[in-house]
Amino acid sequence: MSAPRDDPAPVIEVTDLVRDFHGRKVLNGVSFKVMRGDTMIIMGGSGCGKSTLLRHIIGAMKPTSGSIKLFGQEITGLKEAELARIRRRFGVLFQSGALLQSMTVGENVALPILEHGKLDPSIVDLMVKMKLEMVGLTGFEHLKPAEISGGMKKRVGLARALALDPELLFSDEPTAGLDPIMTSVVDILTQEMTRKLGVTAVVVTHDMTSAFRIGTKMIMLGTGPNQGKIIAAGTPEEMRANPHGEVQQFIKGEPDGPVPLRLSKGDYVERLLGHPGYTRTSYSA
Ligand SMILES: Nc1ncnc2c1ncn2[C@@H]1O[C@H](COP(=O)(O)OP(=O)(O)OP(=O)(O)O)[C@@H](O)[C@H]1O
Repeated sequence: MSAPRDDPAPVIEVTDLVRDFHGRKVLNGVSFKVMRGDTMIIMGGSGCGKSTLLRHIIGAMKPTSGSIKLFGQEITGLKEAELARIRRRFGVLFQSGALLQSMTVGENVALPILEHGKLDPSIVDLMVKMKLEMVGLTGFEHLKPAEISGGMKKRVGLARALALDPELLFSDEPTAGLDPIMTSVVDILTQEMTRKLGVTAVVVTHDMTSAFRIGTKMIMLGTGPNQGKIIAAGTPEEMRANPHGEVQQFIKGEPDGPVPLRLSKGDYVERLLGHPGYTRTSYSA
């Protein structure tokens, strides 16, 4: 049985998470909690480690060290079958919507329902119709992904992520590539999940309009010398008031600031040749 809504235990608890790729710490001591009903925004510049963090939390990657608890259970050492049990409690919306092109919209949404167990086809059909209705796509079940727009694909991805009524929703750049109106539609759908159904959401986004519209809590990962560290955390109001230069530059979308527009020649040469993971590659035709 799931915990009551006012349960003060965090839904997600990440402690001292470190992930090293070839001697480079992409995540370096990340700690934060997400409480039930919150929409946690993960933001930060390109390559700062947002998607890597998300992949660790959903159990798709193993950390170098540190702890990740979902619903109070440590997931870092779990076997695939045990992870699968926890995965049933959350939905994931990937960047591209990640729909299977050979299947219809309806078949894509039905996929997690069919994987979950044996149900009467009429129940599956009803569940698919309900999820498509939730995202405003009633009647589109017979079309293929290639026949619908980018915004519609995202909404189908959302319907699929919500197919099993998850307690927790992870979205990686759910509004990337969408126009402002379609962005609002996806944002409103996410808000409906959290506010009306009490779903907890974790959203990776670059889109500050969207982040401040739906976020109840935020964390920002740093770049350069702050790579892999949380440089700011708090409510949207606290983030707006945060004096950290990188935070302000990011929120305001300024082209230059603590994160330089162009590297100096020295930095450039060092990045090109002096990176600890640098190895010469020989290319041939
Ligand atoms: N499997 C991997 N092996 C080696 N390096 C990786 C791997 N996955 C990610 N990285 C590196 O980790 C860093 C962070 O990547 P990540 O995709 O998490 O960034 P991001 O913040 O999501 O970027 P963006 O906003 O551009 O999508 C990058 O430098 C990337 O090259």
